[in-house]
This record gives sequence, structure tokens and C-alpha cells, in this order.
Amino acid sequence: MSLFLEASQRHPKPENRKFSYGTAGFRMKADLLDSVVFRVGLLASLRSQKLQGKTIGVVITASHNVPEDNGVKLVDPMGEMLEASWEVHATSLANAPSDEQLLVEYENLISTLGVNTEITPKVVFARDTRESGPALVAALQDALAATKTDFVDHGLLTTPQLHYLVRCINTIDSEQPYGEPTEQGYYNKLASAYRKLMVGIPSNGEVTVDCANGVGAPKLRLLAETVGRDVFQCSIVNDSVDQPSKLNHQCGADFVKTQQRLPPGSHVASLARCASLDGDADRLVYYFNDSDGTFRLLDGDKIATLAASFIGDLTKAAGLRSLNIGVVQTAYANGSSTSYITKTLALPVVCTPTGVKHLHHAALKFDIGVYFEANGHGTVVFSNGALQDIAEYVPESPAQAAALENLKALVDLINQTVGDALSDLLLVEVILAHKRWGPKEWDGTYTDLPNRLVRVEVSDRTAFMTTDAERRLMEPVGVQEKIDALVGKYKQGRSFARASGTEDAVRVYSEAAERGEAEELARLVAEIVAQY
Ligand SMILES: CC(=O)N[C@H]1[C@@H](OP(=O)(O)O)O[C@H](CO)[C@@H](O)[C@@H]1O
Ligand SMILES: [Mg+2]
Repeated sequence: MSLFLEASQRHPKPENRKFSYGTAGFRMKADLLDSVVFRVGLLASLRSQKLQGKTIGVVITASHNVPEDNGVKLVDPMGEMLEASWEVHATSLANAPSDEQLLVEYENLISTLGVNTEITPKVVFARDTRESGPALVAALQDALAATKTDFVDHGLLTTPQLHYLVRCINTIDSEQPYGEPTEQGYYNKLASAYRKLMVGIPSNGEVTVDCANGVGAPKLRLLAETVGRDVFQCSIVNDSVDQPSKLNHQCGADFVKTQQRLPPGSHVASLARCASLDGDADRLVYYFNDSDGTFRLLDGDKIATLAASFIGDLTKAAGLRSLNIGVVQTAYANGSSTSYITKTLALPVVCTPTGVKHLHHAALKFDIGVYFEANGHGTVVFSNGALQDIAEYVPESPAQAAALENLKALVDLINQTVGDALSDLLLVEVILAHKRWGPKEWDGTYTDLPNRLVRVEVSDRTAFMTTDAERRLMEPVGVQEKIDALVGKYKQGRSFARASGTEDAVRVYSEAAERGEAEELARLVAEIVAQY
């Protein structure tokens, strides 16, 4: 075990730091991450051994965060997020105070989890464009070498591309291989599905895509080349990957969603379709400037409703009426979107706590589950039963046959492992082209209630405990009653407070019938929260 200790000594844990595997893995200033990444490498290797040598993924990214941050997260064999019960193991390894203690914890995990150390572990990994990436990759490799893990470095990839690869690798010899386990295989799969869906459909013209100066830029370029300009025209902006300080700066999906305005560098014609990705290309939002110059955001809720209505129509047209379709949202979903889904689309809505892993699992309970966070992170998942029904159904008319073919192509177009901005972009483009809609027609499906999201600094965010999918506070005692009393005074008022899982703060969300009222409600609820 001296190999282990020697390696660990090269990655000392910063003193007096407590790390925790949160909503998006570990995420913080990059210069604090070396030991964390090393130890995540150890856990990835153990997880692979525990799962009989299945390949585990590691992504080094901090998504929409500032360029100085970085982060690391694990990907399970089917391309899903790390199983929740293992998050505590990640946290305990990351916090072992010394190298010797780390070894003890590591060996404890081997025995308590019943890990067979004879099995050769397998890990694949990738990173985003941050400057700190290569050094963190070196720390990860050190751990993988020390544990004699077979690994493949996939260099720069979007987060969802790595999820895709992991699923492909682990299903290659199965009855349902997910795809060719290469980056080009990813482009080919999406491109061929997109081209099938666009047969006979006039193209909708160019979409302008802001890539947040991140990894999405070169990857979207490759995807667009594979799809072909005859059916997919995109103009890529904010693609300065060679200037890492520009990452997510004044651009990207998070900027557009939180600021509710165009990235300052964007000059687009009115009614032109625009989209923004985030720094690791797993979030997507659309927007446009209306004819009178007002900015209109088409966020994750609007993408979810668009996808759900299209897929609902398609399954009916194919004759597959028995498939149940549901939409999964979080408390941050605009109230108007929820009523549109339940009343107009007549589909069930489930609300889960924040964080994609919660949404993903809830979506799997439907035959076809559409899930999106309002910030643009989401996808559509088809259950095995639904896939089987789609595969076996014998169409009764040419119209059914055509719809069925489209449904099959849609399954391939949509990244089933995790929300994927590139795949979602093609999905939205297909749907708009099929419906012959511009952004205005899409926007017109329902009108968002005015809303406000604010961040409140508190001395101890862990004091804020929630229930009912984070919509109500149980602690500190008495706060929820005060919020309720306030909310009752506003027409269509709704507000809630919860501790962020990624930042040291409490977030307050509010909505109401009028903009001024939503703002006021947020401010007053924030004042209540700040008192604790
Ligand atoms: C209101 C909001 O947008 N919250 C984000 C944010 O989580 P918080 O727990 O709210 O910090 O980061 C998560 C990870 O990227 C994302 O899943 C989530 O939607
Ligand atoms: Mg992201």
C-alpha cells in the first residue's frame, strides 16, 4: 500500500476545510480541489470494482461558475449521476484529515461495501475548458494509477458527452447498445436522428447560439458539421475558448436566465431565434427580442412544455395512446407553466426537490418523462416499457407509420442519460420546424408570471430545512408562517425559501400577477430570511 500513500502525499488535503459532495458533486475555487479530485479518483475506482468492473465516468467542470472555480463529479454506468448513497463515501474520503486516515477510510469502504479488489477497475474522464483542468486531471490520473485502474482520458468534452460515452461503453454488448462509444459516434447518432426528423420539413433558418466561451463552442461546431448545413444552420457566438477568463462572463445560459436580458455582445434582429448554453453545455435556454424590442426568455419550462406537447401529439398520431407522459418540475418552475401543462396539455406534473438527479428519477416513473429545471437543464426519458412498445407497435396507416418513425428518431435524438444542451438544441429546432413556429408563436403558448429569484447571505444556511419538495420551511420554526402571511396578500402570489446546495446562501423565489408585486414579495421574504 506504499504506492497509495506515496501518491496521496502528493495531494495533501488543505487543513481546516470541510468538503461535501453536493447537488453537482464537489465545486469550489480550483486551487482547493487537488486533494478532492485525487480522492474522487479513488472512489471512482472502488465504484467500478463494486459494480463488477463496469466503467465509471469522472467529469472535471464547474459548469456556469466563474473561471476560477472548478469541480468534479462521478457518472454511474448507465450515464446517470452517482447513486445518492455513495455521495457520503465521496464526502468522507474527501475529508479524511491525513493520508494514513485516508487509507484507513478507503480500506473500510472496501470491507463494508464488500468490494472485490481482484476486479480491474475502469474509469473514463473528461474536462471543460478551464485553465485549472489539466492539473486536476493529473491529480485524478495519479489516483487511478495508484489503484491500478484502466482509464481513458477523453480530453475536452461537454458533460453530457461524457455521460453518453459511459452509457455506450457499458451497454456495448447488451441487447440495447446505446451507441458507438466515441465523440464522433455521439455526433453521428444525433445527426442521423435529426436528419430523419427533418425529411420533408422546411428548415426554419438560422439559430444564433451563445456558447458561453466554453467547451460547447467547438463541440457544437463539430455537431453542426456532422448534421449538415442543408438542414441545420447555426451561427456560433461567444466561442473564445482560448481565453479562459471569458468563460461564462457576460454570456451563457445562467447569465441570460438570471439577468433576463441578452448577452451584451449579442446583436440580433427582432424575432430571430437565439439560444445560450452554459459552460459545460448541459443547460440550454432560448430567447428573442420582440418586434417592440422587449426581451423574451424561453426557459427550461418553455422547453419542457414544447417537448411534452410535441411528444404527446406524436404518440397519439402513431396510435400509441396508452403511453403515459408526465412532466417533472421543481418549485422554481413558473406557475403559469404548471397550469399550462395540467390544464391545456392535460398532462400530470410532479414537483421534486432541486437537482437533476431528483427530476431524473421521478421522470423514470412515467412511460415518457419530460423533465427540465427552469434554468434549462433537462431531457426526456423513455422507459424500457415505452421503448418496447414503440419498437413492437405495428402501425395501422401510413400516417401512423410516419409518426412512429419520427418517434423512433426522437428517442435517438434525445440524450437519455442527462440534460444535454446540444441534443436539446436539435430537439427544439426539430419541433419548431415541424410546427412551423418562430419564437413568438412558441412564447405565445402561455405567459410567465412575473418572478424574482434572490440570493440571501445567512450565517448558517443549514438551519433552513424544507419539506414538500422544498416549497415549505420546517425550520427555523415560525418562518414559514410569516412567509404564508405575506404571500396571502398578493394576487397569484407564491414564494419559498430554501438553502442552496451549491452556494453558501439561501435562495428566495417569488412570483405574482404583477412585476412590481413579485419584486416586492421577494424583497420582503428575503428580509424575513435575513433575520435568521
Ligand atoms: C435555482 C437554481 O437554478 N438552482 C440550481 C443550482 O442549485 P442550488 O441548490 O439552488 O444552488 O445549481 C444546481 C446544479 O447546477 C441546479 O441543478 C439548480 O437548478
Ligand atoms: Mg452545467
